[in-house]
Amino acid sequence: MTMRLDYLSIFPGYFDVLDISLLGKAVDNGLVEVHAHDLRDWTHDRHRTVDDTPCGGGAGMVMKPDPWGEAFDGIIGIEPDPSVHVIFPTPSGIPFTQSAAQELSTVERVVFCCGRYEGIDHRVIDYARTMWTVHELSLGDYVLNGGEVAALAITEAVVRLIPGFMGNPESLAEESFSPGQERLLEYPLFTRPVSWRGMDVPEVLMSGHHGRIAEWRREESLLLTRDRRPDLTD
Ligand SMILES: Nc1cc(-c2ccc3ccn(Cc4ccccn4)c3c2)[nH]n1
Repeated sequence: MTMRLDYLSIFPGYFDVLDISLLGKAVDNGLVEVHAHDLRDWTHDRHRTVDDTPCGGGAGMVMKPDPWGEAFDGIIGIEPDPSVHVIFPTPSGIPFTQSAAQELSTVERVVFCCGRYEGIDHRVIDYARTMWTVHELSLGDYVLNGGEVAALAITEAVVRLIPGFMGNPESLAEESFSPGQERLLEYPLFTRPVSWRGMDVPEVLMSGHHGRIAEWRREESLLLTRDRRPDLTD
């Protein structure tokens, strides 16, 4: 199946990068279809206005609902369709996780709504919820200037899980946060040369003793996880 990805933003140029590298390959081999749209194409005033002051006062500007609604009508349609997944990156969203990426990788159509300013008029999200399957997602506890970078990160996490996308799917299965893997951080990796600037690859990894190697890797993952992500060891 081909996944169709749409991006609505006042900076559609952010998504030119999707034509490069692995994602570009996914586009070339028909796994994904990418369409970036300029929200200002759905404005009608001379200044192509997309923002206004917040009702109730407060700092900054809020994105007007009208352009979003007209863009939805033009890009997605005016009939409800729960098979369309609409993603609003937002600092107040639910944390985006590998399991969410896994679920989204089976969806046929995803529309990213990339806000700017202080955010989007909430009625846009409320309207979208009456029409499509909506996800308000946060990348983490830090604030970006808009949703575009978050949309790119979510895209990469999702597209790489589409069957047929990655050359060696077995490498996916081994990754941390993959289903079935207990949530441990990745052990340290090494490759040739065996000695580099006075530092040697741990001998066990050169022993050819697969049992000992697996044991060393597990121990390293446990130590690293306990040290850096005690929250994963619950
Ligand atoms: N994990 C995340 C997601 C975001 C994000 C997503 C979309 C928008 C649209 C606008 N802003 C800026 C902004 C600034 C101040 C308060 C609210 N929002 C966004 C930030 N930041 N960090």
